[in-house]
Amino acid sequence: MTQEIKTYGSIINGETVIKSDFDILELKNPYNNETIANMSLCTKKELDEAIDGAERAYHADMKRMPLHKRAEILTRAAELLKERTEDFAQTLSLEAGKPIRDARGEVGRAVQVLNFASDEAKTLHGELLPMDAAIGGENRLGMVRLYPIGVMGAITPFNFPLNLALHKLAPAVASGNAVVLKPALKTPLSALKLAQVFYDAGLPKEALQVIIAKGSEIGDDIVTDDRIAKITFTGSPEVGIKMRNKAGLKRITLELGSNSPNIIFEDADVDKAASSLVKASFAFAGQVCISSQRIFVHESIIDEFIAKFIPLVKQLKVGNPLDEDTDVGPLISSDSCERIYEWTQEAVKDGAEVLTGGSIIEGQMFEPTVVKNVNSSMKIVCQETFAPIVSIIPFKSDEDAVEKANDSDYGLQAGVFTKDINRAFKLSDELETGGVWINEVSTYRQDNYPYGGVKLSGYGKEGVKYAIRDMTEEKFVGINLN
Ligand SMILES: NC(=O)c1ccc[n+]([C@@H]2O[C@H](COP(=O)([O-])OP(=O)(O)OC[C@H]3O[C@@H](n4cnc5c(N)ncnc54)[C@H](O)[C@@H]3O)[C@@H](O)[C@H]2O)c1
Ligand SMILES: O=C[C@H](O)CS(=O)(=O)O
Repeated sequence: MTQEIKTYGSIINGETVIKSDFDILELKNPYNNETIANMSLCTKKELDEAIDGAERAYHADMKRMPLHKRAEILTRAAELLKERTEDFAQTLSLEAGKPIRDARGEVGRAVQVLNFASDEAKTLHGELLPMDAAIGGENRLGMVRLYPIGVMGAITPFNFPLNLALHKLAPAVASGNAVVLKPALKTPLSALKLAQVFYDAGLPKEALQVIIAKGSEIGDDIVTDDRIAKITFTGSPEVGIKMRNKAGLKRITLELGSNSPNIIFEDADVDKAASSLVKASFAFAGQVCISSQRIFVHESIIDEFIAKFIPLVKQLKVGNPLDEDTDVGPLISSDSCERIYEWTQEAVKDGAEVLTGGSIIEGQMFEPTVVKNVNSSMKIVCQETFAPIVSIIPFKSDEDAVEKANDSDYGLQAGVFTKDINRAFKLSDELETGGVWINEVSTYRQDNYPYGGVKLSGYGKEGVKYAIRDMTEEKFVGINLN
């Protein structure tokens, strides 16, 4: 029996909008290329209506919504999402090809983001600047007041379609803004379900609009629309840079790509580093912006590290993301799979040695791959691979490790393994990344700390409290007490 393929469309002012003249895009399961849904792509007219609706909701509902009410909506959304964990996990697994255990992990983190946002809503405040005579001032009182700024244009990538959408929605709601969300067309279903969670939790429907359309066709209209106060984008540097060039004076946060380094010193716990770096390098087939792509190992322990690392990589189970025991699933597209195969071949031609993997298994599945004898001009090292491949690179000294790790156009997050606290602090000073983890992998993230990159990895911070800073306007109000 063939299963009926459902058609989904944008949610404009709380209603799903599907029209007969809209283009239809088939959404494919990256594991077996079967069609899982039809996506009805809206046009600029519907985008216009969505922005109008969001602007109305901002003025009528959101900007003066009591903080306790915002917190209540966010807490309720967290509860509903938790209750719907399995449904969301299955959706993420089907649309993104994410191993089901990792998909459940993403839902769990998304619940936390909502709870962090609820806490922020409860405590959102500006500050008092005492200038009065009693403390020797010129008898004035200053206040810094925080105001929401309007409609957020949120554009999100395919790889964490739930959690990364929430990193924009949750702080926006906490701070009294409205949102027009444009999820990646490869993974739009979780965003549509997420909107339903918010509506069920009591968010006014016009305050969250979901646009199902091609970014390349509709993106500029979102970025340049005067009714949108801020663009919050997570995705590739290529798209992010174009947006920044078009955004003019509009606020913009860019969470972009990386080729994250992890550095293992000779005094590190090699077993711990090896086992945690397997997950860090191959989780979600390396399609994580802070995936471990370059592992730098002190030359005195590199053979020991490789001897411990490779057998663990070989144990990874590659297969159907919906199987409970799958560790590594498919890449998001056949283009990604072919690209990484070509980059690996190119590196081998230039002298790299493949220690394990290196081939396409079938379809969009690439073998977990470890390479050595690489140099910094090979694409598998200097570009973002976004694939299950990691390079192991020797270094001689602390300075050499820092120089090699910083020899990158990117700078998102780094991992350092050492027992020497002075060295750990020195490295955290000198690594050119937005975040440094000591005795933890670059891929670790907790959703409440300031997160964002330098160089081509982007501009601005997420992590609810820090995202709110750029979703609010600090206005100074002073009173003359004389
Ligand atoms: N720094 C972070 O927090 C972070 C997190 C996740 C992913 N990423 C990065 O995202 C990339 C992978 O995701 P992707 O392939 O979905 O990225 P992408 O840049 O191709 O797409 C991201 C979003 O931008 C939209 N888009 C495409 N062209 C556009 C245009 N011209 N104008 C406006 N929007 C447009 C897409 O439809 C999608 O919604 C990687 O580079 C990864 O490192 C970064
Ligand atoms: O892909 C990069 C994301 O930042 C991953 S996470 O959701 O923050 O872990």
